[in-house]
Amino acid sequence: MNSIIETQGLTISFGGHTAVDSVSLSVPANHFKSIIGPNGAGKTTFFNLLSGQLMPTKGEIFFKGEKITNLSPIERTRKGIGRSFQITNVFPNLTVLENVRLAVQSQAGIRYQMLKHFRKYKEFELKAEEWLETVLLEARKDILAKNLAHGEKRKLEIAMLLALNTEVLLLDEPTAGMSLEEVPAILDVIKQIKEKGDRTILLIEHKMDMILDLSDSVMVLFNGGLLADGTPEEIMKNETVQSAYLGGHKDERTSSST
Ligand SMILES: Nc1ncnc2c1ncn2[C@@H]1O[C@H](COP(=O)(O)OP(=O)(O)OP(=O)(O)O)[C@@H](O)[C@H]1O
Repeated sequence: MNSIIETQGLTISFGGHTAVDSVSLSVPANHFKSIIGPNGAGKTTFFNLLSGQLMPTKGEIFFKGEKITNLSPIERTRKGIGRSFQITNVFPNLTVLENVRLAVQSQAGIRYQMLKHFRKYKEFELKAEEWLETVLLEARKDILAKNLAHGEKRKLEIAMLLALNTEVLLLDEPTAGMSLEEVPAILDVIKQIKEKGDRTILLIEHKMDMILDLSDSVMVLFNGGLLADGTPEEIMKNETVQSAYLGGHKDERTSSST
């Protein structure tokens, strides 16, 4: 398969505990893959391995066939793997627009001092406004980031990720901690990105109903291992998945630390 992201036997252990256990998978370009699994299954750790925040104990990661296992997070972002910004990466005392402008600027690889050049500054700002429109946050562009509602902060994180313009987007529970009213807007944003068809999206999400609709495929992690990987229909029908995850192990978490 012509994969954009591939892992071979990806494993990480913390002390005696194997959080991600020999996970091998291959994700084609422009594919939408969701990752599900109970709390502690290893989903976020798997993302940390893909984005370079953690180094595997064993195994390899490839991007477009090139081994990237030993690259730093920044090097991986430059190659084309973007991870959604955590709230801690957002500058609370800058406006929403300024935060996205900085992400645009970082994608352009231009140093902060260059902002003195007014025309460039304006270009970055216009681009940032476009991303804010995409995530339906343009009306809040002049608000300080710290004054955004939780759901709006998640939208800001997505705008900042999009501004990096990477081919692969790693989205870790973008709707976590949101009120029910806020979820549809985020889903719309993700649908729009998917419909454009030029990004590969890996999405960790607890809301099963949401991901079944959006996903080309779903992989299930359980105790760090890859329990199943298939179309949403296959996963829903899979008896092992049902008994291990959909059955008695239902995840009741409503918010996330991500
Ligand atoms: N840095 C670390 N040091 C020690 N143990 C860790 C570390 N990171 C993760 N773990 C452990 O690895 C396991 C997997 O955690 P992880 O956060 O990846 O699960 P998850 O599937 O994302 O869960 P959740 O749905 O709750 O976010 C857990 O048992 C966790 O305690």
